[in-house]
Amino acid sequence: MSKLVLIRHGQSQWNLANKFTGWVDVDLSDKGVEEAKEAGKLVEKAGLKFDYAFTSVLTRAIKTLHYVLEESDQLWIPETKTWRLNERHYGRLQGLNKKETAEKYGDEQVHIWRRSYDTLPPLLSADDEGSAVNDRRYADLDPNIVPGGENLKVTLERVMPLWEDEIAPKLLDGKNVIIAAHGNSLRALSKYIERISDDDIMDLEMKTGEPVVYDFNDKLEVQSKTKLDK
Ligand SMILES: O=C(O)[C@@H](CO)OP(=O)(O)O
Repeated sequence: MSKLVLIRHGQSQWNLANKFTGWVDVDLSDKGVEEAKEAGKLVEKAGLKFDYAFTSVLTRAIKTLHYVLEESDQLWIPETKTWRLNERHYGRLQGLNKKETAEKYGDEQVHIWRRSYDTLPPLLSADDEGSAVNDRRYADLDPNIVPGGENLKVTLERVMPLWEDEIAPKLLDGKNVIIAAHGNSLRALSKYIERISDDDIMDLEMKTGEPVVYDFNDKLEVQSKTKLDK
């Protein structure tokens, strides 16, 4: 009945540099731009037509959405940008190199920080440099809900109101939706949509720039899941 496409942004400058990114607003790399355009061509080839688009307030996801919509000639559709689709906030890990962090704290600790469902990273406080509290794009948010670090569980909790209030009603109304966001905000949403357990979600990875298409019936049950690739 309705279709939902999830797409993780194309490769970012910090994916390339192997750094924890989270809410830091880094741009796409040249390869990331190519991945996003390629995704748009796949969307065009598959004949996917969208009624609404959602993305985060981070450049890499916004640009990915726009490349996809431009390549598929639907840049005009209504879009919502919201912090609720931001990448999971990586706290004090943001900006650190993943390999160097593993050398310092051990592979197992870093794997837990990266993929455990409910372990928080070391937190940033509101007066730390780099806290999102001072970023103009979050000025309308209650400072108490601006995170200083999130696990996947908390990320899912802040994605859910958007799903319940804005996305699910559109899908139930037969509209097709595209969401361009981030590895972990999309893992959280996929966990909910596919009813994946807290343990199994550790193994789900989202590739950069790969559109994932869900078909729903009129009860919003998943009928199929397809990945678009070359
Ligand atoms: O650094 C990040 O913000 C994310 C996504 O690139 O990394 P990870 O895969 O470690 O969760």
